Amino acid sequence: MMYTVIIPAAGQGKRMGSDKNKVLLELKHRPVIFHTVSRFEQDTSCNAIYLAARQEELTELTDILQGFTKVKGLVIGGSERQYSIHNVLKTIPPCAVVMVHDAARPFVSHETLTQLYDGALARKAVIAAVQVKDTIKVVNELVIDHTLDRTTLWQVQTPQAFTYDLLLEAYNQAERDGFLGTDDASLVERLGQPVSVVVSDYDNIKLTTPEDLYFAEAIMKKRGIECSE
Ligand SMILES: Nc1ccn([C@@H]2O[C@H](COP(=O)(O)OP(=O)(O)OP(=O)(O)O)[C@@H](O)[C@H]2O)c(=O)n1
Ligand SMILES: C[C@](O)(CO)[C@H](O)COP(=O)(O)O
Repeated sequence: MMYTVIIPAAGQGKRMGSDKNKVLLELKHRPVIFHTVSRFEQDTSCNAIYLAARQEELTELTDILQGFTKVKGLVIGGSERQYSIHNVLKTIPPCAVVMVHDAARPFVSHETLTQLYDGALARKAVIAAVQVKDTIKVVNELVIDHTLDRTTLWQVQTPQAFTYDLLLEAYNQAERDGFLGTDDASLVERLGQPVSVVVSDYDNIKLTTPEDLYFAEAIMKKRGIECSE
């Protein structure tokens, strides 16, 4: 048994403030999406990679990904992350486990992928997350309302891994209810299905705002990642 991964890449990267989709920006001479897809191409438990893409970037993405043997299809995304993923989910062949992973997270570790895959087979729904490091407060109009108990707070990442049937049911139900979530687990939670956490690492950042590119360069340097020009 192996898993399929859906990689949503159809965003605009507005918070990055760049003139192009952030997943097309280069890190060490390769686009971010190239680094992200490489993580799954190299994972022996992954057998198929599907992406959500913007119509106007289809040709560029196809060119970037031509050397990857596991990339099986690019599907046109929607106006929200959730719609992009649903578009792909509706088209892929049924399989045991589906992971969803943001194109904008190029540093997921092999260890996290293995734990997520094993976890999804055993418990149906597992996601990568790290414990919150900061003190988090609820603030109304710049006045603190209260302080949350940090020991129960986790910062959620992707990949998020589920059995295929469960994820499809969760996405279809969200569509019927007009529910829009900011991650995949939130759709599964609505079904009453327990979702477990795999302890990931702080390198698995999402490139969201410009300073994240500095962190990305530092992570690549630490890992000794070099690509030829
Ligand atoms: N309509 C959308 C919106 C987002 N994504 C993808 O979902 C992932 C996580 O989303 P986010 O970081 O919010 O990306 P953007 O939507 O591109 O960023 P922003 O919100 O700043 O515009 C990204 O890989 C992005 O390409 C997508 O496939 N389709
Ligand atoms: C799914 C996610 O990566 C979890 O952190 C995230 O929610 C995706 O997009 P967002 O718009 O930055 O919340």
